[in-house]
Amino acid sequence: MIEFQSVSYAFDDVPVLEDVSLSIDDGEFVLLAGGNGSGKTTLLRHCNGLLEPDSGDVLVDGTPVAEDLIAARSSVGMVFQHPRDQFVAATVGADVAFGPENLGLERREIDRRVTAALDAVNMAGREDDQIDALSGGEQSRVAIAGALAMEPTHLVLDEPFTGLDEPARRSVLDRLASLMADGTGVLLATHDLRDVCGLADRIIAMRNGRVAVDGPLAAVLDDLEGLEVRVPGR
Ligand SMILES: Nc1ncnc2c1ncn2[C@@H]1O[C@H](COP(=O)(O)OP(=O)(O)OP(=O)(O)O)[C@@H](O)[C@H]1O
Repeated sequence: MIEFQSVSYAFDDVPVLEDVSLSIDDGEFVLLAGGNGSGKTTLLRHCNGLLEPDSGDVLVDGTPVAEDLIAARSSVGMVFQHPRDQFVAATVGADVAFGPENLGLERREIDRRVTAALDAVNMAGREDDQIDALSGGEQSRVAIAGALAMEPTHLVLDEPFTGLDEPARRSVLDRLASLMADGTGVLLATHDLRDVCGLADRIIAMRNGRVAVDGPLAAVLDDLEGLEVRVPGR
């Protein structure tokens, strides 16, 4: 479970998260919605300790993230908005292997995880491809594979559809649906709910660094009015 308990955070004294409390169960698919600058990325970066709260606590599986960063990062896989920001190697296989290698796993286990992760994103057998030579959609899928290779309990994705064309969006959506079916929780930030809301159990919407809405889509659709969130039919 990921839990935010009264979390506040400021960049240079400008409040960006204010008194955020929420919890996300294992296996839940939660959309994090909100307009530009509402605090979505900042919130996500607290889930695995890339940022630490000024006040309040973020807990993963009951332990404050700052107390056990390795456990938090094993449990919460992060996919950034621009996949290029997270690649650390030149080839697909080396990049996806990086996380498991840092866990100190044996080579055979690393290879098993890389194969399974690439398979899960429809990139099986592409280990030797140069990342720079891949399309944007393929790079997004490799970034997801990199997170999956850590076998996380939760996958956190920041606007994973940015810059993707329709087939690539579809492909990523299909992958997310099958991950969810396998029991991986997903927390996905977006300001466009139209394609993804059918997958989600719940929507949390942010406004000015605060949680403005939290509930199942059908129950909160009207409350999303005025939050710069694109919803089905609008
Ligand atoms: N490194 C930073 N330094 C200073 N201010 C920042 C920094 N990162 C974000 N901010 C500010 O924090 C606020 C929230 O930004 P954040 O990226 O969390 O919003 P967001 O909801 O993810 O927006 P978007 O949909 O545009 O990605 C914005 O006002 C932004 O300018």
